[in-house]
Amino acid sequence: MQSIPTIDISPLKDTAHPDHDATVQRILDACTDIGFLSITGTGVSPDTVNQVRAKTREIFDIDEQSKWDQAITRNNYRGYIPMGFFTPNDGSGKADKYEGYKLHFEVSEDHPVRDDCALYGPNLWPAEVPGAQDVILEYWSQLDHVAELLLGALEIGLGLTPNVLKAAFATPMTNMTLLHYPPQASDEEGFGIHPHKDTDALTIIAPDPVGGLEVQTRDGGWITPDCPPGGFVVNIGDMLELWSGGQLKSTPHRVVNKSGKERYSFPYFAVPRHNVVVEPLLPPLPGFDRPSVHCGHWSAEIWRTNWPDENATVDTPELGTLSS
Ligand SMILES: O=C(O)CCC(=O)C(=O)O
Ligand SMILES: [Fe+2]
Repeated sequence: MQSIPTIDISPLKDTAHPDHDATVQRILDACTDIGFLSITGTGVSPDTVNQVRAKTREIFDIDEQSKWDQAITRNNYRGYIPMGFFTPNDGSGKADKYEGYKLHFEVSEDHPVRDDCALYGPNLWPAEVPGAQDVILEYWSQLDHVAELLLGALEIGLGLTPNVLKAAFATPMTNMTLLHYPPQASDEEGFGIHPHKDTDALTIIAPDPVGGLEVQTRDGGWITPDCPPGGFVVNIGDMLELWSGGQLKSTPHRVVNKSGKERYSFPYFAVPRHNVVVEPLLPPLPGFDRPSVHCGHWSAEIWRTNWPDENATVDTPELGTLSS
């Protein structure tokens, strides 16, 4: 596949729909080939997306000092990620040109899951942007439904036991990053986000009309997803690749913002519950040989090794790297 297909997923809502099975097949084909698809017919309104975009812009417009006061720490990977805070782990040294605001699955301070996994908890919601929490959590819950439809389609398409994927997403470690990419000069080197694979199960993004997301094809070229207004770009992450024994593809992608405009993005990363162990549910493809991944441990390691002075150990899962 040298292009990213656009698929209307509305037939998935009714298994008796005449286009249901063909839609499942198209999704499966996209996920086993290029690993990316654009979707329409989600039921998420453009108005909802516009509200999230507006709140995201407002959050990055908060004054610098106050943003730094809300910065992520080693003990709480929630809140502001300053521009250039992390350099890519690939040794290139050039920091990505974005600032972020990290959100994890929202539970109250006294939720029992926090006894089992410290990564759950309330988010930092900036006091300067009233309404951000309501708008973003509403969007989040709508995307939970979209993710469930897609996971259900993949269960059918791959011939898996019904619900085996969906059940892994009760009290999940699903998270979001709000992102702001300033424009890069036309001759500027470096990336908004360097080429990487996503480490989650699947990612859903409402593309910014200014563009900038690029996806690697199997022959090494880079293409831009063609996503109609109101649609979303979806990609398979390393966890679904692992679950499927390598059939579904986690594909490298990057952001370069040469639009001359500010770019805002707010990816939704679907990650299973902390105690789920992801391992192939199907016979792995020849040459696909990866250890199982414990979601809580994996997530803790991802956040920990983002700090430049923290090193991977033998227990750190090999996910998200371009070599895996
Ligand atoms: O901003 C985008 O469009 C993509 C962001 C991305 O790839 C990521 O955060 O993993
Ligand atoms: Fe990504």
